[in-house]
Amino acid sequence: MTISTTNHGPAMTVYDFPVGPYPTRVRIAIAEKKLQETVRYEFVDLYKGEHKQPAFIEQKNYSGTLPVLELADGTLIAESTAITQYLDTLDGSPSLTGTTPLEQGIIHMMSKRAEIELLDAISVYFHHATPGLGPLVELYQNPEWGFRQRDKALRGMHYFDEVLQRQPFIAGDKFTMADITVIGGLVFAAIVNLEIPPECQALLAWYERMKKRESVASQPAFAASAS
Ligand SMILES: N[C@@H](CCC(=O)N[C@@H](CS(=O)(=O)O)C(=O)NCC(=O)O)C(=O)O
Repeated sequence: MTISTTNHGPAMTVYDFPVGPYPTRVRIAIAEKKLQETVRYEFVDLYKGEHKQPAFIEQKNYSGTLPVLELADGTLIAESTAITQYLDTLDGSPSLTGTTPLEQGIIHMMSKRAEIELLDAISVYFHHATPGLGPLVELYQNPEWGFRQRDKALRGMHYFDEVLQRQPFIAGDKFTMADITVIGGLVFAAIVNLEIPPECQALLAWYERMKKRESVASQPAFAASAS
């Protein structure tokens, strides 16, 4: 990985791990907003711990996570929700984060709930109760905490199944950032072989619909699972 100090070509750089759940969230948002031409991806090898090297922590993201968006002027935006929100405001359509105060509130709530109850929970399970990114990166593990978070994620899947029994998308009647966050959670579920419970028929049907979207199907995380 080279930490670029100036940007050449596309205006923005995304520090990326192509099949990663959180990077996939931003990749889907970029595709939905048709911003692919304005972005270049810089690979950061998580399994080598490149994201935990002092250079990356100091120069790119204090939290040592991916993705990170770097603008042409060197401004850095980390956190998938913040990156999505920034990209969404670059131009109005399609809106991923809402065009009215009510939409914005509901979408943010449901996206954050998807992080808390599903995506972040599976991430904790991955890092604490599986080999995760390996001993180079996983310097502290608490398997009991990991297994508790796995069980929380399964409850989260049932919750989102109930939501989708009464509405077509996670935050209501259209595709938004909240759907993308749940997709990220289910990408992580596949990575850790955590099966969506068969009784979650609405969630399973919704996911099949999501996987048909070009912005989703075109992502490496799905090409990989398709193989
Ligand atoms: N809150 C952050 C979390 C980002 C995150 O955990 N990203 C993963 C990348 S991936 O697992 O989705 O590919 C990471 O950097 N993990 C590295 C680590 O936790 O050591 C966000 O929303 O962007």
